[in-house]
Amino acid sequence: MAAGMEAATGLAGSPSSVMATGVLLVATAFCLLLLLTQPLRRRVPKGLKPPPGPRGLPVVGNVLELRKDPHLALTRLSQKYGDVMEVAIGTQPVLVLSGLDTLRQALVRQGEDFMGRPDLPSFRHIADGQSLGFSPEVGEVWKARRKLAQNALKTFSIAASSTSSSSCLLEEHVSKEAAYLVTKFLQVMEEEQSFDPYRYLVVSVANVICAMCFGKRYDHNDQELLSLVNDSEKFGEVAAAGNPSDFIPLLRYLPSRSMDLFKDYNQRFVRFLQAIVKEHYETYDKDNIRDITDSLIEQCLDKKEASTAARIPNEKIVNLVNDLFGAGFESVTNSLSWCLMYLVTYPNIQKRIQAELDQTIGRERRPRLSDQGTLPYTEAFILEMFRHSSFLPFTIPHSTTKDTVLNGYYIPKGRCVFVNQWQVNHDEKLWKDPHVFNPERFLNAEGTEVNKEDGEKVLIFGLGKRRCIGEFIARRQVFLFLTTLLQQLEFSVRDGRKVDMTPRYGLSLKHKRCEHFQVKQRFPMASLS
Ligand code: HEM
Repeated sequence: MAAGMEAATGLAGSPSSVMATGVLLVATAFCLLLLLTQPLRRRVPKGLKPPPGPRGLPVVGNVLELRKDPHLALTRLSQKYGDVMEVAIGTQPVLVLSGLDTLRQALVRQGEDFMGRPDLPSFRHIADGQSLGFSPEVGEVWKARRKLAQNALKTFSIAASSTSSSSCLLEEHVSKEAAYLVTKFLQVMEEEQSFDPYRYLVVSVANVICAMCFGKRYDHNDQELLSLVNDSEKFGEVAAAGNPSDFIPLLRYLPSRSMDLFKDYNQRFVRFLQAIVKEHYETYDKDNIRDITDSLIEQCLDKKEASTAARIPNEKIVNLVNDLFGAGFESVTNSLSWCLMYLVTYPNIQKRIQAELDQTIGRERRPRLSDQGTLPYTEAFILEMFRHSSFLPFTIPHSTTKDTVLNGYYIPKGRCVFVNQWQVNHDEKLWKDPHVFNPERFLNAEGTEVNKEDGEKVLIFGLGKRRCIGEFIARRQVFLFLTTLLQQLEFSVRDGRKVDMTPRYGLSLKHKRCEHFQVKQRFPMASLS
């Protein structure tokens, strides 16, 4: 017995056995860690397969491959793994969709399955977590709100203008702001000899959506508005698809300057809008609905008796206005800013647009919305700007609302989905020389018509149930701002310098601001009819 005891203690206590136990413990801990940090793959039903994708590292997944320009990295990976692929960001699996046919299948034909939004931590700071575009809510209440916002936008853009010769309110607001912008550019040109156009574009575009939403316009030096609209990069950096801190919990506990700025930006945005909505409540008159905010207040007061879905609680009005205002100024400004970058880079393209404007509209009257459809080269240029810049490389992330199957791959409910618009717009299967900027690709051989089918292949407003609700007014705004500016001004860069078109990644791809823009008046300014 004593000998047995000795043997037992000897076994447990010898240095080699302590070492073996240690190694075993470390190995077990490592295996456990590996297991815990591997993307959590659900069981795939028989007969189906999980989407393919690159193997990720423990803890971080594929983050290192995606840290710079994720749209390019995911386009490269999709060439290897296909249109339906899965990557891991941290331990979270993310489905990445590419290819126009696959996107049409997922977002249109299987639209209900792919219409969700993931509950990402950064999205909870947007519009107090109540955003139409970013919150994970997708039920009946959300649908009713989306419809309401869509109708309000349409009503306050196509309604007839009572005070001007414009065909509708949208035309009136854009024409007024664009004419002001022409004068402003000429004035700063005279004072400073060159300037950064973004700073002025953003206020003019914001004024259009302000006029529709709040019946109000701001001075180009209004500090409160300037501090909001000029800071939108703080929003785009954090809200971009693939922000690691949305997927790796540990990162949320580390100090982050960009996250602090993002939170502060969102709070300032809500405060700015709260004050405007409060003012509207105080001066509300049901017999004089002045703007979108009034019309939302009307819905909210009138529908007290209506079904829960159609009703919007008072406090949510501010959130709806937040979505319309935020989305309404940022992407349209970006479109126009990219237009100017292409125009100074390709002066011959600028000249050709101006020749078309001179021939079709002339110099006696201002461009109108009804000119859309009569200026094929100009329209081809706008399409090419959307395609080539692809400045919204991904849509806002989606998520699956139920277990589903796409192209034979099993995708469980709640899977975060990235929609790669950049890939579609640069897909060699769809476009000849996709990296070349060439508006003519959209025109027929005679150059007299835009090929509608090719135009529809450009993906910038998303598709299906989450398709942008502002597309109708955005396309019109870009057309009218651009034609009004180019009818009267010629843009160039000081001393023939080149602008830097290298995009910086974010929710929107932004080019570097350029302070060397110059303008020349094309003909003596008379007051245009
Ligand atoms: C050129 C300008 C614009 C572009 C390229 C653009 C593009 C987009 C894209 C890609 C989405 C996300 C689609 C998705 O997640 O699948 C979106 C959503 C949205 N856009 Fe736009 N947009 C533009 C202008 C506007 C304007 C002017 C407004 C309103 C005044 C607006 C309001 C919205 C709203 C509210 C959503 C969220 C929709 C939802 O989640 O259901 N956008 N937009």
